[in-house]
Amino acid sequence: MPALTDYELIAAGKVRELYRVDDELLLLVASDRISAYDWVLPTEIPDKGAVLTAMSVFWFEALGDIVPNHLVSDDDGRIPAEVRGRALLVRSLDMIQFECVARGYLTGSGLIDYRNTGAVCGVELPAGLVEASRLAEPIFTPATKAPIGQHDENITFDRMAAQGREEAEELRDLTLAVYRRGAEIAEKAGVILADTKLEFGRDASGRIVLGDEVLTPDSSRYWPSEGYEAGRVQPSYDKQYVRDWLTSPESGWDRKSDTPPPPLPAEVVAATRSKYVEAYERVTGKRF
Ligand SMILES: N#Cc1c(N)ncnc1-c1cnn(CCN2CCOCC2)c1
Repeated sequence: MPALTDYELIAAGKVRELYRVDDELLLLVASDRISAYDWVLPTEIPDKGAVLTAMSVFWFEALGDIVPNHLVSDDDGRIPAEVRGRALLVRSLDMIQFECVARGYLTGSGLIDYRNTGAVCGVELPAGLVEASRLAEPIFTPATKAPIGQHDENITFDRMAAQGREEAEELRDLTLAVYRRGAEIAEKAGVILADTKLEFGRDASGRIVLGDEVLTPDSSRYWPSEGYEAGRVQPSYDKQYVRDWLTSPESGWDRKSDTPPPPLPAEVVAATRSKYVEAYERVTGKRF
């Protein structure tokens, strides 16, 4: 059984790492780290990496008729014991350097763009929309990837198409199809999938393949359907306990300061772990 140190680290995000296994295979590792307010918190959430990995595995399978994916195995001798359960053996792709985002609701950077221009990524929207408004139709809102710690830059479809219209159209169609399927399955589970960010690459035969993680609470906004109401910031399905505690007087933290957030209390950690497990069990219908 190999150790993680046998593999070369080739990319690292706030909460995940990517290692090279051989010429064709990579190892995508999800940590138990959690980020909030653009900070990686000093306290881990036990099993977060495993739950989000299991969610990606579920969605790759549930989306198999829509788009091929890079997953090779979640249970293979080349996955080191120390990350077993929170790591995926994946095929190495030639990644397409765009963040492919689909939005069914208006929030985050989309809402900011809308308030400034009446559009998101050049997609004109009707007047009068507010925080968390449901859009009549989901929209494709691509972005260019930003370095860690910076926000991706929303771009128009035409700007993306300047690098190849056919490819941009295929990425748009795939992204919207994945979002619609995800939103449909999540809705049956009493969960709103507000938006999601996908990454695609090309395999050795030139086929467009879904990479990265898919439809996880880290790459998507999940809201409880119960209590949904446009006009206010919706509670995050998985991170609301963390956000509420960090912004409460109890934490002693000032979000506007440049100081790192404090460690989380055990009860916030436990409640947050439960929300990740609950999201997985409701959406997949499987026990974690
Ligand atoms: N997935 C995938 C993948 C692949 N299958 N083949 C080649 N490259 C990549 C790749 C390289 N970087 N990223 C961005 C997402 N990373 C995730 C880990 O953490 C760092 C960010 C994806």
